[in-house]
Amino acid sequence: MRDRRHFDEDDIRVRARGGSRPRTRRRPKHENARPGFVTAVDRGRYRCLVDDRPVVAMKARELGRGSIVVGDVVALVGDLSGRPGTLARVVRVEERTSVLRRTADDTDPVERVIVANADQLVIVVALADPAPQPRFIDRCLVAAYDAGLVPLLCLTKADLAPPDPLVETYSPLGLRWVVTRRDGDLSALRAHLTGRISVLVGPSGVGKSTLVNLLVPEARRAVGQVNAVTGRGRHTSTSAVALPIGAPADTGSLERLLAAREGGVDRGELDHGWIIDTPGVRSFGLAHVAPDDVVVAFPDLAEAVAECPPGCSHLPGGGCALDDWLAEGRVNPDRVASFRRLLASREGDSER
Ligand SMILES: Nc1nc2c(ncn2[C@@H]2O[C@H](COP(=O)(O)OP(=O)(O)OP(=O)(O)O)[C@@H](O)[C@H]2O)c(=O)[nH]1
Ligand SMILES: [Zn+2]
Repeated sequence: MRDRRHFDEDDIRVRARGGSRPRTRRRPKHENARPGFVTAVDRGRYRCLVDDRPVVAMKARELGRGSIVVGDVVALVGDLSGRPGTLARVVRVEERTSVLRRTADDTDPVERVIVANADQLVIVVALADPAPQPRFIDRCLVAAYDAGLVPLLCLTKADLAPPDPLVETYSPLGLRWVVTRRDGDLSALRAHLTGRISVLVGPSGVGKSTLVNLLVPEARRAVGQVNAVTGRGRHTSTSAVALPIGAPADTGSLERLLAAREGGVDRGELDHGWIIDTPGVRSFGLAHVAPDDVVVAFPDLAEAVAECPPGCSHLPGGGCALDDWLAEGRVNPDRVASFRRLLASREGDSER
C-alpha cells in the first residue's frame, strides 16, 4: 500500500519532459493516488484513513456504480489534508480479500455487500436479557463461513447467567468463544481482536454498544466527527463504522495487518486491530448461500449428511439421512432443527 510503489509509463513521460509539470486537462493522475482505508460511509461520503488522518471523500465519477463499503482499501486523489470542508476523490477500490454480504431477507436475491476485507465475525450474544438464540448463532456461522471469516462467539452479560450451556453446544464444533461483562476484564476479547479486522454483529440489546464503548472509549467522538462533516446525526445512520483498537491506526499499520493474512507478518507482532460495528445489521439473509455451504456451519451433522442421497434437500422426508440418525438418537435434535430451519428459510418459508 505504500504509494508510488511503481511508476507507470505515463508518470515517466511527464518527468522526461523536464521542467514544470504540464498543465493537463486529463483525468486525475492516479499514479499519484494515495492509499486509504474506508472507515465510514454516509450517503455518498466516504470517511477514509489516509496515513494517520481522517479524510472525507466522494466517489470519482469514473468509478460508476461500483460500491465502496467500510473496510475497503481505496486509492485517493485531490485534497488529502483532511481539513474541514475538503473533499478528496476515490479513484480506485483495491481487490477485496473478503466480502460480507447480506440479502434484505432470505428470499430477496439482491446481494448487498456490507463490509470488505474483514477476517473475523464476532457474534455477540447475551447470556440473558435477551435470552440467547442458538438459531441466530447458527445463521451467523453460515454467513461467516460463506464469507471466509473466522467466527468468534462473544457471550455478554456474564453477570446475569453462566455460559455453560452455550459453550457445551458450540465449543465441540471448534468455535472460539469469550465471555464478557461490562464491569469485567476484556483482555481475552482484546486478544482475539488484535491483528484482525473484526465485524461485530448481534441482536438488539445484547450489549454491543456497551462493548464498543469499553473497547474504544473515544468511539462516540470519532463517530461525531463523521457527522460534523455530513451534518447528520448518529441516530439516522445505520451503516457500518470501523474503529481502531490497540495502538493508534495509520495506513502503515493496516498494511502490516493485511500482510499478516498472507503470512508476511507474524500476527503476534501486531498491536492493533479494527472492529467494525454494524448498527443496522441484525442478522444475515442467506438466499445466496448454497445448501452445501450451510452444512459447513454444522460439522456435528456432517457425518450423517454424508449418507444422504445426491441432491438431498436435508428437509424431513425425502430420504434424508438425518431422519435415520435422529430416530437412532445419533444426532442432537436441536441442532438438526436449527439446520433445517435455516435451509427452509432459504427456500422462502419464514423462519420466525
Ligand atoms: N447486566 C448487564 N447488562 C448489560 C451488560 N452490558 C450491557 N448491558 C445493558 O444492556 C442494555 C443494552 O445494551 P446496549 O449496549 O445498548 O446493547 P446493544 O446491543 O448495543 O443494543 P442495540 O443498540 O439495540 O443494538 C443496556 O441497558 C446496558 O446497560 C452487562 O455486561 N451486564
Ligand atoms: Zn439430507
